[in-house]
Amino acid sequence: MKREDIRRIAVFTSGGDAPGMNAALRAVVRTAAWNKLHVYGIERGYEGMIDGHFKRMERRDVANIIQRGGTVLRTARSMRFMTPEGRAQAADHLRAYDIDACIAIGGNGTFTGAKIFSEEHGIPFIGIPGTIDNDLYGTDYTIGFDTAVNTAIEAVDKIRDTADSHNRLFFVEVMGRHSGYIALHTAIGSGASSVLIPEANTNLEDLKTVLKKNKARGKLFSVVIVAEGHPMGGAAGIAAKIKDDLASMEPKVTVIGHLQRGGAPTALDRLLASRLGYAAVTKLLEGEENVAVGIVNDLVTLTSFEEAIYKEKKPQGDLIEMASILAI
Ligand SMILES: Nc1ncnc2c1ncn2[C@@H]1O[C@H](COP(=O)(O)OP(=O)(O)OP(=O)(O)O)[C@@H](O)[C@H]1O
Ligand SMILES: O=P(O)(O)OC[C@H]1O[C@](O)(CO)[C@@H](O)[C@@H]1O
Ligand SMILES: [Mg+2]
Repeated sequence: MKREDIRRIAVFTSGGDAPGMNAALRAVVRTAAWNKLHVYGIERGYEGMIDGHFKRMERRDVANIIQRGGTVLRTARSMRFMTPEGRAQAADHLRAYDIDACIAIGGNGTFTGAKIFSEEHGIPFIGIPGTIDNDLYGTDYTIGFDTAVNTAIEAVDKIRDTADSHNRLFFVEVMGRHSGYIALHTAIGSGASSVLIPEANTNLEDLKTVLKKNKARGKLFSVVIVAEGHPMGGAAGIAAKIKDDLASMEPKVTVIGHLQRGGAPTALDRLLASRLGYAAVTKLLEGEENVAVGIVNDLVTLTSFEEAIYKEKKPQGDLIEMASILAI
């Protein structure tokens, strides 16, 4: 049965922006409008909630944004929301606007804030996983991950040209705060020689041996993908540790950086964002609260914030093995 007590909802984007956040916002606003809900967009995530930056959003306000990267609501990392005083100020604004429930589009930090806030202030939340990192349990992929991987692969394709021309070794660092997902998928999709991620043990002696063997076998250049969260210090840290032994390969370091966060969302991200935005409103009206929506095996799923944030989501072990076999 449809919940009749929810009439006004607020929606915001938070944490790092991710391509597809706009598509998710569009889906939330339009699904809500279709269900005759009033929607308020909050600018700059929890910062805007604390400062009362709310604006009414109607169906035409989300026209022509499905294809745009970034987030039209803008985003922030809010230190003030980490304090009970900041959260109390945010709650006052939500009450002043008569908000019955919130939809948060963001990553694990955003969901942590939502969980703590709803426990303290009793305002229900639904989370939509929007982060390039793909580090949330309860969904096969998060919004923005596919676009980020496509961008990283395009960059590595270009690095390959120059690496090939000069017979060089490149260490390419990709994003993923504590997660190796972007690195692993980029490595497989770009045909890299090796991939180093925090979820798998790294033995630098083994890496050196592989790279030397590859060279002896006629592989004239190599690209190693490194996750930024690698405990040995990212691409620069790893290159520094082994460069003397591999000096003849003229090792170079490239950090792709924030390029991976921008750009038009891929078709997969637009579809994922549309499905999750629609599901968030629909599930809220069915009585769900304090859960994240996700898609697992092509079906919409619900996961408690607790599990979405803390349950470990690790890249499949066989993908790590496969990446190294395909690189011989
Ligand atoms: N423990 C916490 N208590 C209250 N608020 C929190 C907490 N952790 C995170 N937040 C809020 O959520 C915001 C977003 O979190 P964070 O910066 O970790 O990004 P995220 O949502 O994980 O996205 P991404 O990893 O893609 O950048 C933080 O800036 C903060 O305002
Ligand atoms: O935008 P900032 O604050 O530089 O944060 C970068 C971090 O955000 C992420 O891009 C996720 O949004 C991580 O992969 C990265 O570690
Ligand atoms: Mg995060």
